[in-house]
Amino acid sequence: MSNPKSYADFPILDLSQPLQASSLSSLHKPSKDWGFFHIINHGISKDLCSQIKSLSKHLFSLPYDTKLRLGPFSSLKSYTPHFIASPFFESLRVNGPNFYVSANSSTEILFEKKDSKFSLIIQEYCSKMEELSKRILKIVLMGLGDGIEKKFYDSEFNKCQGYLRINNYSAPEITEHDQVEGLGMHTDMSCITILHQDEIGGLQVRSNEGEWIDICPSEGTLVVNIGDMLQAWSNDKLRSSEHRVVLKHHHVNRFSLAFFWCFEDDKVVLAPDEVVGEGNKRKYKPFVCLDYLKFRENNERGRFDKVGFTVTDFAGIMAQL
Ligand SMILES: O=C(O)CCC(=O)C(=O)O
Ligand SMILES: [Fe+2]
Repeated sequence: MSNPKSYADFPILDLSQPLQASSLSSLHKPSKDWGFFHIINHGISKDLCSQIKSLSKHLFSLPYDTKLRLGPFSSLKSYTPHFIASPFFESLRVNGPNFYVSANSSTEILFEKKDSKFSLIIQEYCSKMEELSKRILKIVLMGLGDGIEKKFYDSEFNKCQGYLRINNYSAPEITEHDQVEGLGMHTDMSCITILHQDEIGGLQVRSNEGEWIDICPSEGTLVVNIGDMLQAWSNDKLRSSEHRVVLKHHHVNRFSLAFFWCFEDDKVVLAPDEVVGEGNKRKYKPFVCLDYLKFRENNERGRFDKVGFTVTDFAGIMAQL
């Protein structure tokens, strides 16, 4: 795993196969070095994704003023308009645990009438995502060895909660061989994220050396990445990698679904002693999840002068010395 150049070099976890020690160990190193891997045979049909895509397209094609009824200054705050993350990016957020209710409150405001088709399909996708997140999180924890999953999954991760971000990237006006940033470099704040990207591609992960590596789309494959909360909880045994989206195709829209599986807001994140390991230094001060989410939100809007944006800047012990 020293120098992957494309999707093919990232490991693929086949969820239809029984778990074997070898698959756990082949997953652990990339989770530590890259924080990214792929899953196949995950039970999410192509048809389900295409239905969400076409219903979402309809929603994103509404007039700007209509979408802004859900915007950052509305009570719902579920819509992120263009020019917040990038000129090309807009998104709709659906919150768990009742995804149907959350999606419905957005669509009712947008369409001024009940249309449960969108909400039902979102509910179906997100319930499957919740189950997948739990399963994958357990596998990632098993990869840490020492019975960590058995010791800590139930007590530490049983109140995790999810939300879905439906991302729409508008077609850039660029010339051939040119590219623009659709979504700037960031880390996810989740424990894990499960991502469906459409066939356009453009997702990239940053290597330790600062090189951008393409994560190419492949039909039937979902991308899983480790987020900041799990990086801190695992005392850096798992890595939350910086990633971004670049748009390389003239006149082509891009679409993705990112499902974030996170600790509950009032959770105090503290790596257990067994996870830190004897003789190892603790890398993070304990912190409350919601405080980190607020720190990120404020930074992303550029309100603070701080240069750091990650959990290491927020709670890292070395960073504070
Ligand atoms: O659109 C993508 O492929 C990635 C989206 C992403 O990184 C995010 O929503 O955090
Ligand atoms: Fe992300």
